[in-house]
Amino acid sequence: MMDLLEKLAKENSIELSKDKIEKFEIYLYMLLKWNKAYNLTSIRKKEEIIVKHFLDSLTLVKLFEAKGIDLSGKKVADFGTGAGFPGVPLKIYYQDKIDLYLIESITKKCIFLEMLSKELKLKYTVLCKRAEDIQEKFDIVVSRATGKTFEVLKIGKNLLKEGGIIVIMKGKEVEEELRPFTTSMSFKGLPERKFILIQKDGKAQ
Ligand SMILES: C[S@@+](CC[C@H](N)C(=O)[O-])C[C@H]1O[C@@H](n2cnc3c(N)ncnc32)[C@H](O)[C@@H]1O
Repeated sequence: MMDLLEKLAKENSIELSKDKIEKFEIYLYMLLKWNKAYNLTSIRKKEEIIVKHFLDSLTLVKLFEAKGIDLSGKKVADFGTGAGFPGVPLKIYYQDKIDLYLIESITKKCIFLEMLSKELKLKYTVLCKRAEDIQEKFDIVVSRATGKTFEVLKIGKNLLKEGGIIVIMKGKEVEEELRPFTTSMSFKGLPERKFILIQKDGKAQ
């Protein structure tokens, strides 16, 4: 089964050593073992976990490369990590290079993340509280499937150090989310211009 991850990673030019593949195998086993009891993820099939959780989380590695973002020694937080996505795959990939914090408010998920850390022999900090209640600041905040972009942005920005970066992983739905805030206008001699209008309280204008 881990051949699939190795193959897909390679096709996307993401190098995964034998040790990293072994850690992903342990992660898969842990998810399958504890999913029912801890209600971790609605994705239950092995293949889907590999593609939609592992590979999708690793896409951040390519983003950081493309944007020239060096994670060495950085404090990285995953806000609303759930069963550890995308934070734990990043830790498996970067290992000691990053100082990872997993932010999750549901206790059961936090217990799973602590157990997982021991099984993977990887050190990260689980902050089992709401992100809004965290005072600590980070260089990089990542988040996937945690809520509406503006909400995540509002909460996530407060977690950043001066000069920090927040990365929100989104699919096509981002256009849908922006639609109520968008006004399109046509101008002679220009392509269609879209304006995004947002009131201070986050409402559309
Ligand atoms: C839909 S799950 C996504 C989990 C994971 N990021 C993923 O992509 O599989 C969203 C998770 O974010 C957590 N969450 C949402 N808002 C949060 C907040 N303000 N602070 C901490 N955790 C939050 C929820 O408890 C839930 O586990």
